[in-house]
Amino acid sequence: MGDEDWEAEIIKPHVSSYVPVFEKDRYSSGANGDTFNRTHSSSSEMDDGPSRRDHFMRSGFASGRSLGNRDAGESNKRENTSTMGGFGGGKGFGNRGFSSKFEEGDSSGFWRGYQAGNDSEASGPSRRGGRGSFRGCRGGFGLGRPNNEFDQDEGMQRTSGLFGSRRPALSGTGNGDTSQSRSGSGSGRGGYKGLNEEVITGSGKNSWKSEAEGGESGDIQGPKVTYIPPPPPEDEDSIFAHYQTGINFDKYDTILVEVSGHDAPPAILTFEEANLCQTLNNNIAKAGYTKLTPVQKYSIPIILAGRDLMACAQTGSGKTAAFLLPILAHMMRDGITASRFKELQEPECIIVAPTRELINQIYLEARKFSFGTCVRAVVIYGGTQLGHSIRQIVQGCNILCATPGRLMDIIGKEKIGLRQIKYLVLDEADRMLDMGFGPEMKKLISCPGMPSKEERQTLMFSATFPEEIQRLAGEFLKSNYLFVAVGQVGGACRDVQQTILQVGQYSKREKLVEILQNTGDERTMVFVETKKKADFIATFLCQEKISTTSIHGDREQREREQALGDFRCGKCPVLVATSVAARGLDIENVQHVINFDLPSTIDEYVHRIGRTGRCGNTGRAISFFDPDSDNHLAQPLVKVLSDAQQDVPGWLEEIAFSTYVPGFSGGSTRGNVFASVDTRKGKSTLNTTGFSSSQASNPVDDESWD
Ligand SMILES: Nc1ncnc2c1ncn2[C@@H]1O[C@H](COP(=O)(O)OP(=O)(O)OP(=O)(O)O)[C@@H](O)[C@H]1O
Repeated sequence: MGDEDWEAEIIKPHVSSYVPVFEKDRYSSGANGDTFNRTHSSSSEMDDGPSRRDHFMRSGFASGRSLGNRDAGESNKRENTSTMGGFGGGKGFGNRGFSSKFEEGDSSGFWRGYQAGNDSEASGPSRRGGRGSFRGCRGGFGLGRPNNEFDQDEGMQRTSGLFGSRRPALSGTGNGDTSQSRSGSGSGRGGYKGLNEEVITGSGKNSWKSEAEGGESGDIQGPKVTYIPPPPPEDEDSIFAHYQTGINFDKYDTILVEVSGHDAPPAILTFEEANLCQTLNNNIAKAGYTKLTPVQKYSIPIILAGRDLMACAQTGSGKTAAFLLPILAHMMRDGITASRFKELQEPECIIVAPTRELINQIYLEARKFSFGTCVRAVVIYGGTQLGHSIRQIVQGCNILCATPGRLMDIIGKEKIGLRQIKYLVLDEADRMLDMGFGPEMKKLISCPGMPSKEERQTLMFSATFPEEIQRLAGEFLKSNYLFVAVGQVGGACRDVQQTILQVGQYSKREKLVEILQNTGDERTMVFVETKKKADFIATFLCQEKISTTSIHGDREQREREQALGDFRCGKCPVLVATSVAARGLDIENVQHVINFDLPSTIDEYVHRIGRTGRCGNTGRAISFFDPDSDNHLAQPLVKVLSDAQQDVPGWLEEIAFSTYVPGFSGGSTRGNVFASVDTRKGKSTLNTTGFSSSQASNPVDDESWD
């Protein structure tokens, strides 16, 4: 059965927090064959309370179809006899999805899964007072935005009426926030915008419209976005909740580090050497940090010295603290004053990241490390009520964490002034500078009031930095910026055991189920290439009695946060995701990543598998390689695998050899090989501590970058 036939096969399963309902006869192909209408799901389908078993009994799962008319016990029997198909064995097979823990209706939260009952339902209505008070200030900050899945904020929703309702009008989940596209098939909150949702870089499809163009003022078609995210828990335990570093944390010290650029300050070896203020040191200790990671050892002194920085370090190795701590230290040292209520806030620091969930995570880290100081961090991101973002800002803002679209809207509405900006941080910088977000970032740095690059400190972090992006970055950075490379630039984390299986598209689902049945309740992220497929696979897995949820750009923000919360707390141990979840997300205990579909680029692969094996913990990644579509990745995959000291399958080497492109070194968006060094070609010298440091004696290309 082909992927195309899935929708015929899927019949109203039940997912714990999310129930995509597909009825073949309700689908209508649009011009692209991708527009479809979904039917309403009943309120019970959104009810997390009853047991999974009950849900399946009630949901018509066993309604005479052959997919799996068996109860959990039978399912478990089958799980115990399934073959493992190349998946590292040796573990007990789990009885997925039917343990009593799912019967408790455990409250999940967006906030790392530790708050009970602190969900948007509780907080939504009371926090909506005053909504709309900021509407009408149309900034006229018209921004075209490419059609990509990341942070495709309200714009998609606004323009989506043409496409019909893309989402079932779920009956309210009790939060009373029914005005957010819950109005059923005629609401026009649609915007299922494409069958193929590859993260489009440079597509040039400017279907996005800024809120400033009319978004919140409500005078264009499409419903208003009214979602107000629940506030994060305020208690200290929650703020400092963290997971343990893994057995390989100390091995970070053996990774080679290269610093290029002139006059780099020496690395520090301990937090004490950073000479941070007592409050910061207390917060670091409460966060459970006792030892610096390599990227922190090098980046903290560089940032403290006031230098611009481009830092590349493996996924999960602590890049967030590497920029937050020195920025906060500077702020404290400069004697920052508590910001107060003002209609126009002038933050000292702006941090941008490509996805809503990631920026929220960064905000939580900023809040954690600034705990007990007068520094106020604020987060704003798309998919939430603009008035809410504005209310957060006007209360005071020193560090603004934002997704690009929402940031530009807020600037356009003159709620944020840029004159005081001292630090501009681009997390996932290569993504922020590529053709998807690059134009907006350029607009940001040329906004009125934004200090020039000579007057601000610009910091860029990522696990991948393709050469062409490094070159683009020169426009944002002072010419004497430093480049820190921890290990191989763009290399995969070695704590992730990578397995590549040759699986044709018609066998993928069977293989997936086989693997998931063997992983039991272990947290697994399954990446697929399109939003539509994410829905299909999530639904399919639920039919297979695997408790699954999904996250992708066509889901409402509330649903995305709920899905992430359910995954974080273990309620749904499987999260089917598109690229929107590939970067940055730091979720405790993700043991597996499965690339059901390989991504189109090797960098994306590196980020995806980096959702596991974080902070010295080990993880596994299994990728389905379909020779009909993935051959372009064979060569870079072989390199990534061998650089990370993983086994390279012979068949993959053969494909790589047969598709060998002489001089293949990147530059293309498909299968590009990562940069091996700072593109300025700094000369490196190993030092005796296992790190290497280098001073670029002649940063040849600096001038041409400006
Ligand atoms: N020095 C440290 N000691 C203990 N834990 C740390 C330390 N530094 C960071 N961590 C923890 O490691 C985890 C990963 O950190 P972080 O999310 O910053 O990684 P990252 O390098 O930004 O990853 P990605 O490339 O995926 O964005 C987080 O849970 C963080 O709190």
